[in-house]
Amino acid sequence: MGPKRINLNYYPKCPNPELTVGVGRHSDVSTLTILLQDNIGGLYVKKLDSNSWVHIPPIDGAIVINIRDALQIMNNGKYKSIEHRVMANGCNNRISVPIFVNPKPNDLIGPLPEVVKNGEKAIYKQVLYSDYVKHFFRKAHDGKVTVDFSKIN
Ligand SMILES: O=C(O)CCC(=O)C(=O)O
Ligand SMILES: [Fe+2]
Repeated sequence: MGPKRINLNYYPKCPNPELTVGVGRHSDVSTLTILLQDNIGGLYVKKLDSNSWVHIPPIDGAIVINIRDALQIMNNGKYKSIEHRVMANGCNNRISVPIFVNPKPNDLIGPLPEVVKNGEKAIYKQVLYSDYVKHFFRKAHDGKVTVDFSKIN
């Protein structure tokens, strides 16, 4: 396991939540994200291959663990990172604490040899993790397009 990064997210209540976003749709660059959220709610994940969003209700004492882009690339797309967003709330402030578990910046990430050893075609190339992260932060949140940076064309 490489470096961990912790964010402390504070979403102030917003009188017109329909006019704004909390966090735009994106997937995280990490391997796994471990998320603690308070009891307010507002986190949505996108169903794979559909345009519908599912609310992830806070459960007292529970954490949310999600597969992220680096893990999707390492397992050659078998387990997909999840696109998610946060909706602003009209009545309550919200706090969340994601812990991002990352590869090391100098690690090359790509399909693991164990995954492609039986002749499976690699759909991702090896990229330097720090380049992947730079690519993510160069642009606004845009769903899952970051992962295409690693795709073999
Ligand atoms: O606030 C949340 O529940 C998720 C925040 C998030 O997606 C992020 O910090 O990457
Ligand atoms: Fe996120």
